[in-house]
Amino acid sequence: MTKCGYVSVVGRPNAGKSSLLNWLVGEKIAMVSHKANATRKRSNIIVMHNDNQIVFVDTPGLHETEKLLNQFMLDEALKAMGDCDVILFLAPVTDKLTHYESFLEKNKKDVKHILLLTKIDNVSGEEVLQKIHEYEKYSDKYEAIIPISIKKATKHSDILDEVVKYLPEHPYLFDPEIMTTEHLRDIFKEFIRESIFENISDEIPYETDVIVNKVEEKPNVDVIKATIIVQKSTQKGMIIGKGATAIKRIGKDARTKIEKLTGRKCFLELFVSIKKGWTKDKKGLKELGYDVTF
Ligand SMILES: Nc1nc2c(ncn2[C@@H]2O[C@H](COP(=O)(O)OP(=O)(O)OP(=O)(O)O)[C@@H](O)[C@H]2O)c(=O)[nH]1
Repeated sequence: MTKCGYVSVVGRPNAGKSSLLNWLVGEKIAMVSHKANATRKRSNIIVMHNDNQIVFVDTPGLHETEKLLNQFMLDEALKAMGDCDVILFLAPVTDKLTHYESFLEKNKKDVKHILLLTKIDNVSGEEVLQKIHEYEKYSDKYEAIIPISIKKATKHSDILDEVVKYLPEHPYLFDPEIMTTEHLRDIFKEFIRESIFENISDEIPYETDVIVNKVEEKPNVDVIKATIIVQKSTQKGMIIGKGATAIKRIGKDARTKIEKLTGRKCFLELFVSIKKGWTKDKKGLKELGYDVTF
């Protein structure tokens, strides 16, 4: 009998959640950024492993917050934690245990979890052992602790074999050929957002969103039109840049990512529009597809 179930991937902003999922699925689907808090919504990434189907749910980082958009992100992560068969909690190996302790408090339903110590390529083997030792005081809480690095040495099966143990016997929930339940349009949106994070500094990317207005598949090219939403006119100026250099760079980077995923040529046209204070009010958030329920 095959096993199939949901696995929530949680951890503080920048813990390496999206990178792990892209690496496991072998394709770049989730958004990765060196800046924290880039992932805003839950998304499903499907990995087949020895005839079993694992549905990973990428979540926004767990963090404390005041801003409404950030509260929405936290709410998304908590919902995913409550709704799954097992949780993968990612803790960068250099982190103190405080993030893990606050996760234990948030895991109200006591869903089983596996602790992944991430980015171990940044430290020595001795430091990894030392950290494992520190976590041992919580060994009755986690099912397993696995040190990983997506940059070297770790094998997919090191993680997937362990995850499958905690899934129920269940027929596949999704077509085994698909890698994600996300629509291509949403993936394009995330690629454009990621390119904004890569090219524009400071707080601006956090106050920016993207609407994909149109995707037209022509015989030799995909024509995509998208609008970058900002909160104020100074931000619009920054996104466009002197002589439109910034927006050209954003467009070029996003196009490269899209073409790599689809294997087709892409013509990407970007516009910029101002929506005052959209991260701060429910109406603004809802209009952009963040379904605030609190
Ligand atoms: N050295 C090293 N860096 C890593 C590893 N995994 C991820 N990173 C880096 O860590 C940074 C954050 O990665 P993300 O995957 O965006 O982290 P996230 O947890 O999804 O972040 P949020 O979207 O903020 O919640 C990126 O710069 C990655 O390249 C790893 O195994 N080793």
